[in-house]
Amino acid sequence: MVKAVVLGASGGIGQPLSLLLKASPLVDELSLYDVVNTPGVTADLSHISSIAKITGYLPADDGLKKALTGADVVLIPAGIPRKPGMTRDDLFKINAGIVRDLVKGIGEYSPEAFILVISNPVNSTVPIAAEVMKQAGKFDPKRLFGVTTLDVVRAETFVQDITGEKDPSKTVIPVIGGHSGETIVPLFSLAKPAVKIPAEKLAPLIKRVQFGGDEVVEAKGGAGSATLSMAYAGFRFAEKVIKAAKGEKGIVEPTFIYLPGVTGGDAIAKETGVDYFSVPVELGPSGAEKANNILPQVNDDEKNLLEACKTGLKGSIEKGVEFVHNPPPK
Ligand SMILES: NC(=O)C1=CN([C@@H]2O[C@H](COP(=O)(O)OP(=O)(O)OC[C@H]3O[C@@H](n4cnc5c(N)ncnc54)[C@H](O)[C@@H]3O)[C@@H](O)[C@H]2O)C=CC1
Ligand SMILES: O=C([O-])CC(=O)C(=O)O
Repeated sequence: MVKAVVLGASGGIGQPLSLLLKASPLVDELSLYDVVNTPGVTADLSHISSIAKITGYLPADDGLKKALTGADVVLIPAGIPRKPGMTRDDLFKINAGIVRDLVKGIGEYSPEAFILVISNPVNSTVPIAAEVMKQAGKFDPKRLFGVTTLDVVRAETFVQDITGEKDPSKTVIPVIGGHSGETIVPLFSLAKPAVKIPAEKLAPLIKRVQFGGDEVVEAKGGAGSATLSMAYAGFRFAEKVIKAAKGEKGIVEPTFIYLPGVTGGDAIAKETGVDYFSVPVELGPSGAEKANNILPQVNDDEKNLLEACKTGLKGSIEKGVEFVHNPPPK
């Protein structure tokens, strides 16, 4: 039996993500939680003839507790999205508190669930989630994931213009680092199968993956950021976590984790100088079972990208940790 929960289920990501989870044969029970509109979204999805039993809650009457109780996987797309001209860090002011409070609920009502953080800025919201779980005495680093799958999906998609490969998802490209601008480091030199990218096309391709989010924010012109592609990516990652939990072997996916708590992570933390980083992670029944250190395989150009990444990540991680221990006055 798998119970999945979406916190922020009525939003631009939350609705299509809930649709994909409702339609998935991997999910037996689905609970939706949001501060608005969950009754409508739940009623709508409940007419779909799939196996998942669906319930929906608002904050009143212990809604968060009811949604989370018995959860195996909790996805968090709650929080505000960007508008043109904003950085992901501009969302911190509002989203940091939202993520903190929701994760407090997880610590209380479903401490053993896998936690998949989508809310931005991911580079800070994942450290916030970790610190909150630590304070609750329930932190299991193997069960906390920052969802960076959209960067992987974009890398697969954008490289297709060059490879001409019919099915873009067949080219595996590790994307490591964080989830914001220059902290996103796609490693095209490690693509499998190998891809040949003409020198003049490589830099624009890397930039496009790093700033793919901006492309959608600009195109939506004030109506938010990526929602449908994010729902696809969030579902794809959740599916892998669930399949691995059920015992499927050989599942490896990049995700933003707390390195010192995951086998193999210490060496990466030492090399990068940061405790949180996205690397390809071997998933298993207990979650993140092994962090694969692919840093020794990167080429010199990619090493330069990694330097910019580390600098950017450091401050965002510290900001998240600091927020939990010294919250700003209300
Ligand atoms: N990790 C990633 O790759 C990506 C992350 N995002 C991020 O995901 C977040 C959500 O984006 P959208 O769905 O487009 O935003 P949205 O505004 O459409 O939806 C957010 C939902 O969260 C709900 N919400 C707000 N406070 C809440 C609380 N305390 N408890 C429960 N629900 C609450 C809102 O009512 C709303 O329904 C943003 O922070 C965005 O930046 C977006 C795209 C990609
Ligand atoms: O760009 C944004 O604000 C949303 C996001 O994280 C993405 O699309 O990668």
